[in-house]
Amino acid sequence: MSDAILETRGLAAGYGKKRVIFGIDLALKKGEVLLVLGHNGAGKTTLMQAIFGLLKPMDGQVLLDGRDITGRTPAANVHDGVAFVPQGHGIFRTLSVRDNLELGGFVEEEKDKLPERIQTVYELFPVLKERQNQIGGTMSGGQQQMLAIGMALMHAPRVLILDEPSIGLAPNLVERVMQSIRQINERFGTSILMVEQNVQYSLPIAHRATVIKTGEVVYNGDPAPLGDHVKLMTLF
Ligand SMILES: Nc1ncnc2c1ncn2[C@@H]1O[C@H](COP(=O)(O)OP(=O)(O)OP(=O)(O)O)[C@@H](O)[C@H]1O
Repeated sequence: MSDAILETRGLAAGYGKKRVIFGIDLALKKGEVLLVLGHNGAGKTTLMQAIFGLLKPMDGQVLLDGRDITGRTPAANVHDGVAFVPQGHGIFRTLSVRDNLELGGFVEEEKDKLPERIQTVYELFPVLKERQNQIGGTMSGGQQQMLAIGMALMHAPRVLILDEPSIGLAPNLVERVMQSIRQINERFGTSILMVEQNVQYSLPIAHRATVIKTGEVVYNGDPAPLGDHVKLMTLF
């Protein structure tokens, strides 16, 4: 019996007739941060989209709590406690920070929980509180990334899927965002599946790492050895 909260078995996906991921087995354990690394074009985003229901898998299965959810809609996944923060923020650029957060909580059935959730997001990201009336699209890339993560937290997910949260951020902000992700994991016990390219800052917060090369898993296990540049390059 698997102790995974989210799992893929032999998952294959791609575009048109072309497969870009082949038979991926991946298991996110309850309460862990699982890091997915790989070179540009390895298929990481494709994998996340196939898991979340944004792309129909060509083969294999996706399981949540051991139940088959393959090909289910993103809306059904959100209702079941899975959140996805896509690459490139995914905020409503013309709305204020607070309005974005309220929209993030749109799916929450118990609306009376939302003010408390907003406060929790503000505690994690004080800059969002300071700028709660600012228009999202006028904030820096790092602040927009924090807002995108904050929006996902508004429905208190059990599983958080993050696609390259560090992309385009200055190193000091990458570190700040990674610390927040670690805090979310430790404080709420959220299981986190995170795609990253920034090995330096993402490895320290990972409990486990999976490396994907041209659509296949080439490493799965302890993240520590991947801190060795030479070892990592042999896998990339
Ligand atoms: N919508 C699409 N239509 C056709 N091919 C696509 C599409 N999206 C991605 N691909 C191709 O699928 C392959 C994997 O892309 P994917 O975005 O999953 O890689 P990635 O590992 O996330 O890369 P990166 O780190 O650069 O974001 C690439 O060859 C890419 O060109």
